[in-house]
Order: sequence, then structure tokens, then C-alpha cells
Amino acid sequence: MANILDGLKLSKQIKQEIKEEVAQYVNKSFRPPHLSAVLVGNNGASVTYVDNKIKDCHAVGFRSSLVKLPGNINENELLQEIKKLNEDKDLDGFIVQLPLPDHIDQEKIIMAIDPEKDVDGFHPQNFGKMALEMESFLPATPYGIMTMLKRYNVPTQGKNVVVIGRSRIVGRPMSILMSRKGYPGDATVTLTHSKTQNLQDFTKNADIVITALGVPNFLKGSMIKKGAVIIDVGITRIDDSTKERGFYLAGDVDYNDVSEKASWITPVPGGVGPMTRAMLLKNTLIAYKKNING
Ligand SMILES: Nc1nc2c(c(=O)[nH]1)N[C@@H](CN(C=O)c1ccc(C(=O)N[C@@H](CCC(=O)O)C(=O)O)cc1)CN2
Ligand SMILES: [Mg+2]
Repeated sequence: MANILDGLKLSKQIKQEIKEEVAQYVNKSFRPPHLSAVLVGNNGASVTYVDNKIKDCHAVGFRSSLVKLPGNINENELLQEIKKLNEDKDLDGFIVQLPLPDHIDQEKIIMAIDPEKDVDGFHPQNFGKMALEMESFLPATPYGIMTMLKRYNVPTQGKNVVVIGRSRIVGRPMSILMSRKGYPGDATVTLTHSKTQNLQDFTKNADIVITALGVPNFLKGSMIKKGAVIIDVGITRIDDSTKERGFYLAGDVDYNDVSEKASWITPVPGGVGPMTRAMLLKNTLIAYKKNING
């Protein structure tokens, strides 16, 4: 039976560490860190994620602000909002919650964010620095996974890592981080995607599988090798009127089946998701310290 990589527990520890660090600054009469979130439209999951980001700020002593914009806002209007946030001297960092409505060019919006305030690490300047192993903001989900591997002392050097899904938020940056020098990293990485043939040939040979597909119960025990480490990034809402929220969350991994064979596994919920939230706070703290220390 696999050991659990408990992202919820670890995220609480990290939030506590952040809270204590913030308190030290505030006790020395510095202003608190300030994060802003831009929410366009009212996609149910996005509303929940942004609400949680605002709550997290409160919990660790950050200042937060929410820029709530209508789903029919046009691209230029949204760019104007980004410009205001870029120019706001009292703001350390901000995020634009994704996905954006289809009529808005996501790349154009991300490109407009000041890289120094890009605490999501999505701007090409931060992404390029990450690939070149320079200091930069790391995207919160991959950063959360790296932190989880590190804090649980999961070996990565020379390991075969298979990443499933090449999204800009998770799969592609994950593949880059795992291939970087040092720990956690130094792995031999295969980035698989929808055009990959015979995926099982890769997953069966992997020491670590990181799946970010959004297909519930996709990864079965028969697809992995014994003792593999399994990181499940997928979160799909499945309608179920018997549940309090009207749905339940399912990961990409057939948990009961896979945990029989794996050595370590992340649950959904309570695995990668809470770590994503904690790492956004961490990035904001990094941005803040740069601003405070000049
Ligand atoms: N601008 C961004 N947009 C999006 C990001 C991102 O990092 N930046 N990532 C995802 C969504 N996301 C954060 O925004 C996110 C997703 C899930 C969770 C999480 O805590 N999941 C929980 C369950 C939550 C629930 O009950 O609904 C878990 O897995 O335990 C946090 C953040 C896409 N967009
Ligand atoms: Mg994909």
C-alpha cells in the first residue's frame, strides 16, 4: 500500500511558516505583502479558487484585493486593468485566474503582466528564466509538486519521470523543473501528450508519473511499475446531487487500484491542489521581500 504525499498537511505547515515570516516584518513596522487576483466572469471552479486565494491571504496576514470583471469584458478593457495593477506601487504581485473567456487572447493578457509582479510565473520572461535555471517565479502547481517531493525526501536524481499533459500551467513547466540540475530534479524526463503513442510503454517504465490530464480515473495500476511515485494533478468535478456541493472531485488516477502498487501517491482532493495555493503565497512573499529590501 502506498504512502500518502499529504499536500493538505504540508500546505498548512508552509502557510504557518509564511505567517510567521510576515509577522516578523509587520512587527518591524513594514506593511504586509499585498496580492491581487483578477477574476473574469463567473466560472464555478474559478470563483472557488479565487475565493480560496483571498482567504489564504487573510490567513497568513497578507493584504489582498479582488478585481472582479464581467465575462463579456473586451480584451482592451482587460489590458487596461492589467496596466493599473502593473503601476500600483502598493501591490507586490497579482494573478489573472485562468481559463479566460474564449474571446480573450490569453497569451496577450499574460504578456501584459509585469514579470516582476507575475507571481503565477506564467510570463515568457519568467518561463524562459525557469528553463535556463535562473532565479524566477515558478508556476505554483509545479513549484508545489517540487516542494512536496523535497519535503518528503522522494529521490529524483537519475529517475525516469513521465509527465502526462503538456499544458503551460502544469505539464510543460513540470517537465522543465524535473530536468533541471539539483534536487529535486536531475531526472530523465519524458513529456507525453495527446499525440503520444503507446503511453503505457512510458508509464510502465517510470519511477515517477505526474499526470495532469483532467480525465478521471485514467491511470490504472496496470499502467505503472511497482514502487512508482504517483502525482495526480487532475481535478474534475463530477455532478452528484447526493453531495453537499452537488459534485465530487475526481483525479486522473484510479486511486484504489494504483495505491496497491505505488510507493507514494497524492490524493485528490488534499494533494497537489492545496500545495498550489501555498506556493502562490510563497511567490508573493518573495516578490514582497524584493520590494521591501529594494
Ligand atoms: N492564474 C491561475 N489560474 C489557474 C491556476 C493557477 O495556478 N493560476 N491553476 C488552476 C486552478 N488553481 C489555482 O488557480 C487551483 C486548483 C485547485 C486547487 C485546490 O486547492 N484543489 C483542492 C480542491 C478544491 C475544491 O474543493 O474545489 C484539492 O485538490 O484538494 C487550488 C488551486 C487553473 N487556473
Ligand atoms: Mg494536454
